[in-house]
Amino acid sequence: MMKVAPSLLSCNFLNLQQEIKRLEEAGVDYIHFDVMDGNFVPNISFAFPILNQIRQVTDLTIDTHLMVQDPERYIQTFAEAGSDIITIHVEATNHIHRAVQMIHATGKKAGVTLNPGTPIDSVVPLLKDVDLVLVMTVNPGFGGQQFIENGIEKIKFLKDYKEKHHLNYEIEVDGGVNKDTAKTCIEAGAEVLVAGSYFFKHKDLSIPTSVLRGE
Ligand SMILES: O=C(CO)[C@H](O)[C@H](O)COP(=O)(O)O
Ligand SMILES: [Fe+2]
Repeated sequence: MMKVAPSLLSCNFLNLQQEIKRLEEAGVDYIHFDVMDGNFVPNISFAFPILNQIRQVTDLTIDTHLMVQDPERYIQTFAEAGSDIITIHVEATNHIHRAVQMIHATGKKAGVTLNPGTPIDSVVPLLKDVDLVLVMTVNPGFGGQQFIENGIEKIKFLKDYKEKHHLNYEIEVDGGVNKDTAKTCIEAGAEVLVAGSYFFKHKDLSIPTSVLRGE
């Protein structure tokens, strides 16, 4: 069953609690929480205090996407603030394997992700140690960008590798996901779809939830 992870980047920040309630009512699987530091990516979003307050009002899985340079500095704080999954970029640290170990030491699930310009080989040494692999299909930093096709081959590789080696990581896709690109991602083997601008443009959030699940 496909999982749907709406990105809060595109929600109405003035009514955050109401937005979380709408997500729960729509039956989504994860809340995708995009953290941007103005260094690893050219944009700044939101961080701990907001995450912590969201944690107080929902039991939904919080899927934290850290677009942060040297994420080791913040793993503990994001774990304590209430993340369930912490995903870090292979490009953002010299010690990605150690950073994955640090996430697991907090008791949280660990994800790794890679930019469209980064070869899939960069995550292969980590695949037996992670709970999730996030394939970026936009250059991170902004919502509302166009889907970059080279992610499809990466998804296919991850699916084949997972089957061949009997591994358990989830394959997630993020960036430019809409009704049409979702289909291609699902066919390639994606299991979790992140969607921001496409998702929140609907008044009734159960519609994009069903569409993205392929129902
Ligand atoms: O990580 C991200 C951007 O860096 C966001 O999760 C992503 O862009 C979602 O927005 P959209 O669906 O509008 O592309
Ligand atoms: Fe994201």
